Amino acid sequence: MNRSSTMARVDLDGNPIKPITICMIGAGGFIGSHLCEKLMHETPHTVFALDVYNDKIKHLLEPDSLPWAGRITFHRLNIKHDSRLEGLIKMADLTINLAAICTPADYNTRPLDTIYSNFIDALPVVKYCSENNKRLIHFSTCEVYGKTIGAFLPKDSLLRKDPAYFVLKEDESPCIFGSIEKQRWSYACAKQLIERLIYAEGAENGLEFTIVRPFNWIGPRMDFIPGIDGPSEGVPRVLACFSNNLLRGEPLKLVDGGQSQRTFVYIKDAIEAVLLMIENPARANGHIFNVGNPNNEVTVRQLAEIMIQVYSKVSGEKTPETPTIDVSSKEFYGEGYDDSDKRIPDMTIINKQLGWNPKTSLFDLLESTLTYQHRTYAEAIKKVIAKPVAS
Ligand SMILES: NC(=O)c1ccc[n+]([C@@H]2O[C@H](COP(=O)([O-])OP(=O)(O)OC[C@H]3O[C@@H](n4cnc5c(N)ncnc54)[C@H](O)[C@@H]3O)[C@@H](O)[C@H]2O)c1
Ligand SMILES: O=c1ccn([C@@H]2O[C@H](COP(=O)(O)OP(=O)(O)O[C@H]3OC[C@@H](O)[C@H](O)[C@H]3O)[C@@H](O)[C@H]2O)c(=O)[nH]1
Repeated sequence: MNRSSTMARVDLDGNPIKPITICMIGAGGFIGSHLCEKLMHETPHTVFALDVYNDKIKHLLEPDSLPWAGRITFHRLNIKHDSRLEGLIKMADLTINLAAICTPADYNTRPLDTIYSNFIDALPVVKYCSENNKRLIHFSTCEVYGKTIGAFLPKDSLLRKDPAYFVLKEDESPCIFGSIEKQRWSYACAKQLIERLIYAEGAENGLEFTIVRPFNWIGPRMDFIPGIDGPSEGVPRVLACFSNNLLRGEPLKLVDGGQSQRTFVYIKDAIEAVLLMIENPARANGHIFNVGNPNNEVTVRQLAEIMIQVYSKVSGEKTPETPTIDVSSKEFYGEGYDDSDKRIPDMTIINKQLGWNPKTSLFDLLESTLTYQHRTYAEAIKKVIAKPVAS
């Protein structure tokens, strides 16, 4: 049942929530698809869903008999060159910009596309929001923090264990990137500059904005499985890379030994945070929010080990004889790759403003995600593997 029609919904201050219209750019991607789903299932809001693709939201657009029909419309457009963009932003109350090139394999191999996508293409969106007094929620990234201060301490320094040297705080931590030859940082740098521009529009022209810094959100529909619903040679983010290896019975590739650390948050937990931002503008405007799960920290090697164990459980298949192999970053990503060493989000600001906390453990989120991956892709992979190679 559509809950929006039966329950009076109130914000965190007890005020009734009025239905609004949202212009969501990049709505056809991983985060966009989950956000659209949440908005259709649980709220009365209307969404203009803008993207070049709609495969991940097709189930929300068809058939016409869906309970939310009329509340979501898809607009196939590329924001690089489409005059409809300003009109759609003007017709909406709020714009959410998710559009970006955001896979690390692109940052050092397509740095120009990466910088254009994350900075230049986002500029008109900020400008139209500012000129038309429209609220903007912009998706940045945890990568704007770059490396931790602790990464520069001697390996045996006890200070490396002190959270002051690694916990990432929105209003205090510096942004530490590698040299210009390390083109990995083209993405983080472009995201940082667009954050600074939005912040300045707020300070000088009164733009109402919220900036979101996602810390490795993962779950169903993330990226693609190479050769199935994406290019065979494509390199998606780590969840999809490891899922692909598991589905094919191949060893998982650990870049530079898998020593980097990440915190992973379940997409459904993270979407709750975004909904709070949407519906509590007075608490969210003017803020930058880390959105992650500080309790779910692992090295990439540990992530691989847990995924191998969980996949075996959900698929009933034996673990491969060689479960992982080490590869150099140069071999895997090419020249100019570099990495964030550790990413633990400080949760003080989001807790204080929105009372949000992540709930799902890494094991649980991997269990539901890998169940989805197995159900969605296992048959297709079997067919591809069984196909005789043309001589
Ligand atoms: N998923 C994460 O953990 C994560 C982490 C940090 C930051 N982010 C940020 O969140 C946002 C969304 O990420 P995602 O994981 O959903 O990625 P995604 O690649 O699945 O989604 C991005 C969507 O934007 C669309 N898009 C890109 N350029 C466009 C253009 N010129 N015109 C129209 N549509 C365009 C793509 O087609 C895609 O559907 C990005 O800005 C990303 O940098 C995500
Ligand atoms: O097959 C693989 C893929 C990736 N990795 C490693 O796994 C780690 C995580 O890789 P991801 O592809 O998920 O990307 P990262 O966490 O480095 O960056 C991501 O973080 C935040 C967002 O802005 C972006 O979605 C993306 O830049 C990296 O250390 C990477 O080198 C492997 O060891 N093996």
